Amino acid sequence: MTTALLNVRDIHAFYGPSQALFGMNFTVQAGQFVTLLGRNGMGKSTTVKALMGLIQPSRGSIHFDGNEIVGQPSYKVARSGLGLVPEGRQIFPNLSVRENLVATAHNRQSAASPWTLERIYELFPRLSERAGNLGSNLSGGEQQMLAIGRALMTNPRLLILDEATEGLAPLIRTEIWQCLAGLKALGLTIICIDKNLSSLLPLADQHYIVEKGQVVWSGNSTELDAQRTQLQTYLGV
Ligand SMILES: Nc1ncnc2c1ncn2[C@@H]1O[C@H](COP(=O)(O)OP(=O)(O)OP(=O)(O)O)[C@@H](O)[C@H]1O
Repeated sequence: MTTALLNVRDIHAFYGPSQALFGMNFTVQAGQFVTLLGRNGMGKSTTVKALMGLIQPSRGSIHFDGNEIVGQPSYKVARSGLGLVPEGRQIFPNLSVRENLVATAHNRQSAASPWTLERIYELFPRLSERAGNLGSNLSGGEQQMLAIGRALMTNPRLLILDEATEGLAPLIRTEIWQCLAGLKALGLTIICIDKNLSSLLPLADQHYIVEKGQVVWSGNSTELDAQRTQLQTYLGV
């Protein structure tokens, strides 16, 4: 049996006295497109923060490529190959598009075909047109393209998107989904959080539904589609 690229086991996490995760368990195989689904406030973003070392779980383990990453600072987690497109994008407002892309770029895993500015501009020609513009002058859609480009420039082996298309105009959403389909086709492993099931179903290999800080259902897209009505309460969409 092959080892999963990511193995999350029994993660518990708190914000002060308030518990947000109650034993999160899921795995991601290399090359898979995996979703975390569920209503607002159920623990998806907290799971992402735990993966990235932005909060420290009180219990449990997270193995990435066989190595324990719980307890590691977030910069080390990022260097080990996890790339985040955070909720709210969090691009650097006072840096230009180009500066945003190169600010955190690295290839510590020595990827054979590393991402370059040119490749990012090919993926999102709009970023090329805006290369000299400040982050703060971009539309929401352009900011999301930039956040994806910035994460790719760290040459991640696992790309995590928290709210991939939230609040974006329909045309831009389509562009983001096309981009993610292209990244999947390149073999990139992806965890995607989004509410747009109809866009996720054709892309995803595996879904995990999160309810009150734990996974309550998992399955592939055919299974999710077949049980959509029964799962409605959990999905909240
Ligand atoms: N910084 C924080 N301080 C205290 N509680 C928090 C904090 N962030 C999240 N929580 C709480 O932790 C729980 C899980 O929230 P989380 O943001 O992980 O959910 P989510 O599934 O990602 O939802 P959303 O789609 O709204 O981001 C919620 O009860 C939330 O109120």
